[in-house]
Amino acid sequence: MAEQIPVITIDGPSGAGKGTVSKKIADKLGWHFLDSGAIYRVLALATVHHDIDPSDEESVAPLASCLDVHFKSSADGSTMVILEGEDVSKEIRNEKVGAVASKVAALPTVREALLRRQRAFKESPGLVADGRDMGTIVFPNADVKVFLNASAQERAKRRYLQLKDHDPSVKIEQLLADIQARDERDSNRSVAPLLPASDALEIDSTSMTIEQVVDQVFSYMQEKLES
Ligand SMILES: Nc1ncnc2c1ncn2[C@@H]1O[C@H](COP(=O)(O)OP(=O)(O)O)[C@@H](O)[C@H]1O
Ligand SMILES: Nc1ccn([C@@H]2O[C@H](COP(=O)(O)OP(=O)(O)O)[C@@H](O)[C@H]2O)c(=O)n1
Repeated sequence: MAEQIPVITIDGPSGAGKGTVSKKIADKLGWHFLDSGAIYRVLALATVHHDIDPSDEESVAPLASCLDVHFKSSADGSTMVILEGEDVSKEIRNEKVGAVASKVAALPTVREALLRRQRAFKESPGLVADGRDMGTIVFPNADVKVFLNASAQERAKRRYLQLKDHDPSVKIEQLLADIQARDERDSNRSVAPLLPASDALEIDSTSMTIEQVVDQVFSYMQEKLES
């Protein structure tokens, strides 16, 4: 019989805390971690490098199919993202790349081309997957599904605190506008829109600390995996 590998999906909008919470849960369990947004961000960067219009589906889909991306664990526990041999871990995190990512992510054949690559992260002893459509499309049979949200103002504030030391020019008003534009595009696209799976636990983290969210997800997970 095929081995049952447990999967936890954590979906939600930008800045809700998905990446932080998913990584902590994966570390706590010793499971694999899929940052699916990083794949869309790397593809976005590749379109910039190759001077491809991010809305030109016929050009972006082949790039997605043969995207030369690798994830490498660093000694400090972080993950290095390598595109065509170059470390792009920092470059992919800026808001401009995020905006292009949400444009390429709206193209149906691009999403299709990236499905297998994402599903390949499901390996023993288990996977925590972070994104927009982990519980709805990529791992619809996941054992535990969470949809993590927070108000747009709170998410913009978190992003601001995260970015301001690296980039003193960031403005919270601009980040809020960028986040709202991305939410709008991600929620209204025709394929795999940002929305909670019908069987997901919804958590509003606006007034919660990271530890409170991790504790709530962890207890929910234990309850689900035991039942
Ligand atoms: N509950 C929370 N309270 C305060 N800050 C948070 C919370 N969750 C996440 N953060 C911080 O917000 C920023 C964005 O979190 P991140 O995990 O990257 O969000 P996402 O993956 O959903 O875009 C990070 O700096 C993170 O430390
Ligand atoms: N599973 C996923 C993950 C990301 N994405 C897209 O990729 C963009 C960047 O994702 P991300 O998870 O890195 O973004 P943040 O939540 O970190 O801001 C999103 O705005 C989505 O458009 C997606 O469509 N599906």
